[in-house]
Amino acid sequence: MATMALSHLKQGSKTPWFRRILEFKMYKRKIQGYSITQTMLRHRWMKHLPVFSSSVQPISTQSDKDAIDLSKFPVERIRNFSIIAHIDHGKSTLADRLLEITGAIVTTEKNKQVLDKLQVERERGITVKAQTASLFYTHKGHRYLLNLIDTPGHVDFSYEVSRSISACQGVLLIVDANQGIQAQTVANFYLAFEAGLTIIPVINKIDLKNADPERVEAQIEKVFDIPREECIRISAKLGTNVDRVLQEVVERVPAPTASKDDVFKALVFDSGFDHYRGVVANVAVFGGRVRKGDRIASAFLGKSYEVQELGLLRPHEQPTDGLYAGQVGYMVAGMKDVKEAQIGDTLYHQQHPVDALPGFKPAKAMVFAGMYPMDQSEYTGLRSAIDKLTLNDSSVTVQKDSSMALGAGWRLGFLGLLHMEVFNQRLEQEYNANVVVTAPTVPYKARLSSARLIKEHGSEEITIVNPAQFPERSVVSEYLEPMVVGTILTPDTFTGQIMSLCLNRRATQENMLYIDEHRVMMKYIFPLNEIVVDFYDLLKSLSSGYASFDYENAGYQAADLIKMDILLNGKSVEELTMIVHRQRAYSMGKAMCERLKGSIPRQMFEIAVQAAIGSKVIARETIKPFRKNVLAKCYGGDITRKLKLLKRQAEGKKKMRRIGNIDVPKDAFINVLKRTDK
Ligand SMILES: Nc1nc2c(ncn2[C@@H]2O[C@H](COP(=O)(O)OP(=O)(O)OP(=O)(O)O)[C@@H](O)[C@H]2O)c(=O)[nH]1
Repeated sequence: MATMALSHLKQGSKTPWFRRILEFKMYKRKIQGYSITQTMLRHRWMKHLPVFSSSVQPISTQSDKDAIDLSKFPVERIRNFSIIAHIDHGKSTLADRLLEITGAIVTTEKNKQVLDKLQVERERGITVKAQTASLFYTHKGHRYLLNLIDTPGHVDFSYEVSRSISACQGVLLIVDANQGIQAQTVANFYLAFEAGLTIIPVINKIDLKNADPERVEAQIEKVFDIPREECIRISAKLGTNVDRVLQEVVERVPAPTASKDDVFKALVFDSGFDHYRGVVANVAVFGGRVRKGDRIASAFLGKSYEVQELGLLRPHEQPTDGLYAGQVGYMVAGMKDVKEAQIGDTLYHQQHPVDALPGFKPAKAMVFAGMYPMDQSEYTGLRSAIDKLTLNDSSVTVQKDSSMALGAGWRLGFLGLLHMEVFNQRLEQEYNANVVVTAPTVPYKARLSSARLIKEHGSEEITIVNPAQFPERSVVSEYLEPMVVGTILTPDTFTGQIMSLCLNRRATQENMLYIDEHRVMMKYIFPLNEIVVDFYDLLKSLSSGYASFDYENAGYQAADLIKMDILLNGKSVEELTMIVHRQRAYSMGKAMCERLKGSIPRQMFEIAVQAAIGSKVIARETIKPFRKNVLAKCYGGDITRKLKLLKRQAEGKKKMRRIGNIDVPKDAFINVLKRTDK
């Protein structure tokens, strides 16, 4: 590896020294698994530098040994499986161990969340993107090709799980030996069960002092009806029994039923955008074969392309000459526009059209928020960044929007608040974008009574994803709010507190079941609006982290809704306009004003913070004036020091949104929504 790197440094001996150092640094990043494109996008001036895309051999300890002819690899020896679990039960750690024992990566103590490649994943320690890795494993003298997909655990990213499952025949359902079954364990089990996949329960973290694998096995038997003998006990951290997991995958998960002799058809189950190669699609081949140079077409747009590059993900890209029935890999086919690579699309040989594969149910956005460039001159750049990121995260919906105060922008739909925060963070980290995000809202509905409006909208029922467009009571016969069925799993000592929290959030209890002596599973019907922002955090804090929560759609219900405005010195703050239930308006208005008072820095004049319904003010707080003189402590001295302090103050202001003459920190818009009630 070192020789390759040095020779690379020498190659560019005619280029200036600083470029060579940069090239070398980028080369190092590539071999460490970082995406060059992400770095380069942040430093646009680097775009003239050479790219090491497919020309660089992926660093894999066995890449040469594994350079096998995929065309001869029998379908019967392929296994496609996902790792699914509740948050933090150890999916990524198990994936690290599986990569190590199959030789895909070198075994070192530094291997932590190898498949979590995004900066946001490493910073937050959570998986947000499913990742694929192809492993070769020898069992009873035969070589198997195992395609593993590591999936996220948080409910906001469950769409990634359902898409991954479509490329698999089996799943490893990981359950923490101490925490036992949690809400996402139940949700993920049903996703796999409904898809008819083989489910192998794996009890992880048996090395923990408080591990109680027997209790967890009994829960699995009771809740999922899987005999306890089928569970495998492991410690992913220490590697205990991990080899057995691979043996069981080979023996229990069926091979894909695809045949190489059929016509070629492949499902695009994920895709990303590479600045230089365009769209890189992850495909599962359901029949036939595809080779470099073939002409293929997509069922969605009917456009045709030439296959330029394809290969396996080991987990870094390893180009091959072809992909064959049953295999999972990546493909580059010169798609330059992000709209050309739809997730769920079917690819086929241009001369042999096929019926489209079932694809995926589109994700249903639960939370909508406006996104606007900080400065309208950044509109085009932000549009392209959003396009590229939504290609990589197809569960985000985008529609154009504009506002008097914020200019032109978009209204984006997300699966939850964490999803929205992660998307925003990725925009900033991967695309250097500077955005203003408005208060999130759930998709409300209104039944119109005005004949003129019904004609204008073409239907009696409209969906409201922007509070600014909330129709007045006089033209509406009924407002409706989205509801969800929430599942809570908790030790029974916390049931009392949790019940009162649910009551406070307008929830109604459906049922309650003891899954073992001390743990309860409760089902509630909630208005989505009541759980979307901070319910999960509150549940965690009042149960000392022991309760877990998951939810799914449960249609709409009539509700008494009103629009609440927030005013700063009499000027309405569009980012904070929200739709609330009448019953909650006073308490929410009061809390919003108090929290805004805490998050807006004092300025040189008095600021009145008010909540209003129509023209009626329902709550008020006052922020006292204060003059922040950054030069106060800078007696005499050098003018450059004063300029530096003023520059730093100006830079701080860039992160503020100016409303009238008031500076509001960008993150205040979301933080003020987080309630602290118990
Ligand atoms: N003691 C112990 N800790 C483990 C074991 N497996 C994982 N962990 C720890 O559990 C934490 C979560 O592990 P991850 O592998 O990131 O969990 P995950 O399920 O991938 O998490 P998400 O992707 O965020 O859902 C980390 O701190 C791991 O070090 C184990 O076998 N024993």
